[in-house]
Amino acid sequence: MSRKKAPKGKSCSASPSTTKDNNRSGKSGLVSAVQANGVVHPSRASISSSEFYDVAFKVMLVGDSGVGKTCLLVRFKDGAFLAGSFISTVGIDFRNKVLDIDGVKVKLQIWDTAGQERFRSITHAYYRDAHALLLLYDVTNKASFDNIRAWLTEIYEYAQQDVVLMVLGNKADASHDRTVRREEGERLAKEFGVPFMETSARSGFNVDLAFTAIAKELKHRSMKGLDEPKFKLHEYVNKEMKTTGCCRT
Ligand SMILES: Nc1nc2c(ncn2[C@@H]2O[C@H](COP(=O)(O)OP(=O)(O)OP(=O)(O)O)[C@@H](O)[C@H]2O)c(=O)[nH]1
Ligand SMILES: [Mg+2]
Repeated sequence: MSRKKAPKGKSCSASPSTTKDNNRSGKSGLVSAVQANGVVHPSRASISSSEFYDVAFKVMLVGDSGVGKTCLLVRFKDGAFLAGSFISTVGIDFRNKVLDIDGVKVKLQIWDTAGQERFRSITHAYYRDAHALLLLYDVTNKASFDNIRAWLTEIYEYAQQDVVLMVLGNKADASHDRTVRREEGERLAKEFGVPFMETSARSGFNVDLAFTAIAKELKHRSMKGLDEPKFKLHEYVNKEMKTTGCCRT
């Protein structure tokens, strides 16, 4: 397997200062072409990039505005939490992270979408190329949970049929403000046959696990037939998930 070099996300709507500087990266030419086998091959390698990868996938973060998509991405990518005022994402942007999954370098190109209704048509245009979707709601915001059904309908309409999907109940740290019980999230996810976990971008709770689980599933799919042991996303998530307490990292 030849190893490729990962181009870095040019701009980062995942940081407050560049959140509004969005579409630029989506049209910059750094975005790789998604090929039929689901693997992204870089069209151009960044000189400054030092991260090589074997396979790459496009992951999208979706869900209502304010559920914590940008914060989740920043937590995963930089290990930090953006406290302070809420800067709503405008349009869409991405950041890359390369994970080592059982000796294979898996690049996730993670697209952070704007949850606001007025950007929905932009988001729709990106669904088609997504290999995985993380659908978030906010456990302190019942409306964002109630909207999960509508998001799922949208996903089934616009995304690939075999897209890897996971529902995340974010802000699990905010126990005093919680309005959605974990069991409600579990029940809904079960109804749709989708893996589920609660996360906290603030504490880091389950954040790495969510992305690692997705990366494992995608890597497994891309290597099917290469004597890979079977991987089951549901089972992995259920085994690895930290269910006690809200804020363990
Ligand atoms: N307590 C707590 N607050 C969080 C968490 N994640 C995000 N927040 C807060 O929720 C607000 C919204 O977070 P964002 O990540 O910007 O939300 P978003 O989903 O990207 O919103 P849009 O860009 O408008 O779609 C911010 O004030 C964050 O500080 C979390 O895990 N716990
Ligand atoms: Mg955002």
